[in-house]
Amino acid sequence: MPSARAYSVKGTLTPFLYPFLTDRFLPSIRCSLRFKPALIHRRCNITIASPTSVQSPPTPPLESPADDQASHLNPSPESYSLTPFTDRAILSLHAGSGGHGCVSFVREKYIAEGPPNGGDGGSGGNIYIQAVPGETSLHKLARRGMIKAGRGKNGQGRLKGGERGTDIVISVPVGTIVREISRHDPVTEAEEAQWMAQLEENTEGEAQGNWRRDQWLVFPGTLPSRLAKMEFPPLPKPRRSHLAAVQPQAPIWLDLDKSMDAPMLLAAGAMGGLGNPHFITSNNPRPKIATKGDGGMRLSIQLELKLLADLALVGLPNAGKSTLLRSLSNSRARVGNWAFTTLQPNIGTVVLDDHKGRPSVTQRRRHGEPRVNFTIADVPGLIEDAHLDKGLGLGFLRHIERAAVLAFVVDLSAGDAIAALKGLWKEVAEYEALRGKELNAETERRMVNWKPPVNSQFRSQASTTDQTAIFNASPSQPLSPLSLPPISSKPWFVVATKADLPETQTNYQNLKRYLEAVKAGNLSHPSGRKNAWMKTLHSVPVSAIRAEGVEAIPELVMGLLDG
Ligand SMILES: Nc1nc2c(ncn2[C@@H]2O[C@H](COP(=O)(O)OP(=O)(O)OP(=O)(O)O)[C@@H](O)[C@H]2O)c(=O)[nH]1
Ligand SMILES: [Mg+2]
Repeated sequence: MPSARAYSVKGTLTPFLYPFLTDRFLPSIRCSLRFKPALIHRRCNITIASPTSVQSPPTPPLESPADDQASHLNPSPESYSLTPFTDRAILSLHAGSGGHGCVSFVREKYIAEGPPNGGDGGSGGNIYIQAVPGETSLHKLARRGMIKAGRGKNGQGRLKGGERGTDIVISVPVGTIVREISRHDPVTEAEEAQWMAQLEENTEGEAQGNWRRDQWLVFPGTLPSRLAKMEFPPLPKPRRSHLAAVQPQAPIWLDLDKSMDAPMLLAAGAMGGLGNPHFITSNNPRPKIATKGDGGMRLSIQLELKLLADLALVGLPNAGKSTLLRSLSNSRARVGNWAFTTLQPNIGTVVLDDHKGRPSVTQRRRHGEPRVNFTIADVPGLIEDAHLDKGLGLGFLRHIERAAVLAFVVDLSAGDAIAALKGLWKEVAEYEALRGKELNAETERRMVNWKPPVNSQFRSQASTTDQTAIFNASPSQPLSPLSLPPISSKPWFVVATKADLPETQTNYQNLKRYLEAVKAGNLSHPSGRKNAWMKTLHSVPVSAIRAEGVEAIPELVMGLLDG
C-alpha cells in the first residue's frame, strides 16, 4: 500500500472529480467506516459517480440557495452563531465558612436555671472539581471569576447542630490543568497564632488566656459591665474537617486529562463553632460563651486547557477551514470570502454514532472506553510571521499546540499547495523554537528558587514533561507556561480543499507526490525538524462546500488518535 495515500470513499463525488484516484486506490479502500454525517445525508443530494458519469461535466450545479444543505455549507456571512470560547481562566475560590456555635440553656417549667444546650455550628460547603466530557471551553468559569461555597448555618438551642453549607462542583473540560496561584487558609493562620502565643507564654512564664477574643460569642443578655470583666478560657485548638485530609496539598497542581466519574475535592469547608456545652467546667456549669465558626479557605487558581480539541484545522486565511468544520459537524462557524472571518476558535463535535446507539467506528481509546465522538477546533487563519505575533499570531499558535492531531488545510485553488503547506509548517516550527527558548529561560529562572515539591498523590500523576510547572509558584511570580509535547511530534495530515474548482487536479497530484517523497525520506520534513512525526502521511482531497470527500476524515483521525 502506498505510504502517502489518498482517501476516497465510494458514494462521493471525489472519484468523479479526481478520476485518477478511483482507478488506483478504490479497490484497496477499507469501507469499514460507517460514518455518515447525518447532516450530509439529510441535506445533500450526492450524485454517486458511475463509471459513465466520469465523462460528464465536472461541476454538477449546486442546489437552490433555499436548500438546507447549500445554506449550511455555503451560508451567507450573516448566518452564523458565535460560540464563546476561552482556554484560560483565573478563579478565586472561597470554601464555606463554618456556622457559629450557639449559647442557649434549657428553659422549662420548674427548672429555674437549666443546663446549657447550644448546638454547634454547621461546617462550610466544600469546593470540588470534575473533568466532564462535553465541556469544551472555560468561558463560563472565566466569566464567573469568584466561586463561593455555602456558609454553614449557626447552631441552635436544644443541641441542634447547624446545617452544612452547600457544596460546589466546578465542571471543567477534560484536559484542564489546575494550578494554584495563592492561598489564604484561616485555620493554618490560627494554628500559627496559637503556636506563637504558646511560645510567648513559655518565655514570659505567665498565662495569656484571652487571646483572640474576637473568636468568642457571648450570651446576648450579658451586661456590658460583666462583659468587660469576663474571663475567656483558651480557645480550643483550630479544627479541620476530616475531608481536609483528602484535599490536594499546596501548591495544587492537577492534570485532569481523563473524564472523572466523581468530583475531586479542591478545598474543604471550614468547621463550625462550638456551642456552650463544650465549655462547662466545675467552676462554671452554665458557660455563656460559644465559639464562632472558622473562616473558609480562599484559593486563587488558574485553569488552562491543555487539550483544546482532538483535531485542529491549521490553514491560511480563507482556505476553507470553517466550511470544512461545518461539513463535518453541526457547527455554525462563520464563513466568508475574506481573510480572518474566524477570530476565535470554534469547536465542533463529530458524532461517530449511527443514531441507533451503536458506534459507527469500532476503534477504542487507549484506556478502553469506546470513542463515540471527537472534537475539531477551527482556529483563525495563520499568516506569514505569525510566530512574531503578526495577524492573530501567538494566540492562534497556542491553540494548535493544544490539539492531539493537526489537519493542514490547503486551498487547491490558491496557487502551489506545497508552498502553502511549507509556509504553514515554517510558522509552526518557528513558534515551537521560540516557545522552547521561553520555557528554558523560565526553568532557569525558577531553578534558582527551586524547592522540592511536596509529595502529593495528584502531583505524582503529573507527567515528567510537565515538571517545569511544578516549581513553587508564589503570587509574585507569574505561573510558568505549560510544557506541552512539541507540535512537530503530533500526527498530522493534509486536507486539500476546494477540489471542486477547475484545474486543481495537477496541484493535488504534486502535493501527493511531495508527501510520498517526504515519507520515503527523499525530501526533508516541511517543519525542517529531524525527529518530526511522519509515520504515515495522508492527503485527503475534499470539496467541503459540497460535503464531498469529507467522509474519509473521521476514520483517518480516529486512526491517528488511537493508533
Ligand atoms: N468552491 C469552494 N469554495 C469553498 C470551499 N470551502 C470553502 N469555500 C469558500 O471559501 C471561502 C472561505 O471559506 P471559510 O470557510 O470562511 O475559510 P476559512 O479558512 O475559515 O477563513 P478564515 O476564517 O478567514 O481563516 C468561502 O467563500 C467559502 O464558501 C470548497 O470546498 N469549494
Ligand atoms: Mg474561518
